[in-house]
Amino acid sequence: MHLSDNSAATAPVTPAEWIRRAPKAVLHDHLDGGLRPATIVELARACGYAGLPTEDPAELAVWFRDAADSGSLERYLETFAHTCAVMQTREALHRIAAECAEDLADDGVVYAEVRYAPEQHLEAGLTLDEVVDAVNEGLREGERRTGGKITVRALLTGMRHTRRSLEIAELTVAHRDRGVAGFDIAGGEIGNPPAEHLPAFQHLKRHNCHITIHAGEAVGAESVHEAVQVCGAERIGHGVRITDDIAADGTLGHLAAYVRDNRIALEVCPTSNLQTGAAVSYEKHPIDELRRLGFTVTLNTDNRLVSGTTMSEEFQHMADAFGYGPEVFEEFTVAAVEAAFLPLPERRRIIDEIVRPGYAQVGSTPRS
Ligand SMILES: O=c1[nH]cnc2c1ncn2[C@H]1C[C@H](O)[C@@H](CO)O1
Ligand SMILES: [Zn+2]
Repeated sequence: MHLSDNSAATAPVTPAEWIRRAPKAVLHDHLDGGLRPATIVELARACGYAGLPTEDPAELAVWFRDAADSGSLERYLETFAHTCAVMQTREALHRIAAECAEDLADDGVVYAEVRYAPEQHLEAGLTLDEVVDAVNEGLREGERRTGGKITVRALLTGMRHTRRSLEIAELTVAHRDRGVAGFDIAGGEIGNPPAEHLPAFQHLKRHNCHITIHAGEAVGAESVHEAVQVCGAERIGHGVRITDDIAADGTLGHLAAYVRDNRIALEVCPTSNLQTGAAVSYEKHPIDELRRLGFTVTLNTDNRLVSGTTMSEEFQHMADAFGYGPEVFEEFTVAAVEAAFLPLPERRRIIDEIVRPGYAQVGSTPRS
């Protein structure tokens, strides 16, 4: 199947069964971008939120994907007002987190880092700690319901346009041994450079905490430079505009070389990139060039509801665009688990006991 430019979010994709069964790891998946549409409708009724564009779950799913398909990150982000509106109570957060773990596991995801901004869930009076506890308990419940098929950790996001990042960094440190694996910065990139949040990053570094930063999505390579060299990011959310520092013949500038040579993982989210204008089509997405140049590339959903995608669908899009087979997906999955914010023995266990044996099975069964 070939997709024309701009058909990104509308082309129907039915992932092959082997892709769905293959073990997958996702490092970049927003909790508030991945709710079940039916859950949003139910929660909106329960909490009296009247702002939904429709109360039909199927229509709502289409609405999100279309509304987010604007070519602008700012417009993409506006859709989150509807999800955050129904994520204001302990019960809602617990349910959404549990369903998130279940949905990912159902798609063959064996390891996930799920991120959200605690400061966006305080409208009904919860404290930051209560938000984090509710999500963590929901994630544990979801893991249990899947019979342990998935391991999930949370990342706490500070929003770049607000000034609460130090508080969120402190929250990350406080909950680090209770399901929170690291810290992220998200939101509108233009005009909100990560270095404005330096006290947060310094706090995290002082406490040896993990950091990833959305960068190189709406702003170019200079944003990746600041994230890595000034703020200390160990991974980059998106990062695709690192290509600004790569010549047409593949020669790497100093920043691109630094990112590649230090194996700083890029959390690449192709469908989201097409929606926000960070890439023009799956076929022209820089993921393939980055992979061939030796970058540490991981494949991610960003927002399953808002981008109308799943890990299997991202795999399928890449298989269609670049002819990738199980070997490449195994490579992406191993790269993701290696870059996970988990203790090394746990990463090794997931790779050796789950990912490698899973792909050995995919390789030995007929693919369709
Ligand atoms: O791709 C993204 N870039 C920047 N910010 C994003 C992206 N996807 C989601 N967000 C924002 C919107 C959410 O409300 C917030 C926390 O998950 O993170
Ligand atoms: Zn994101």
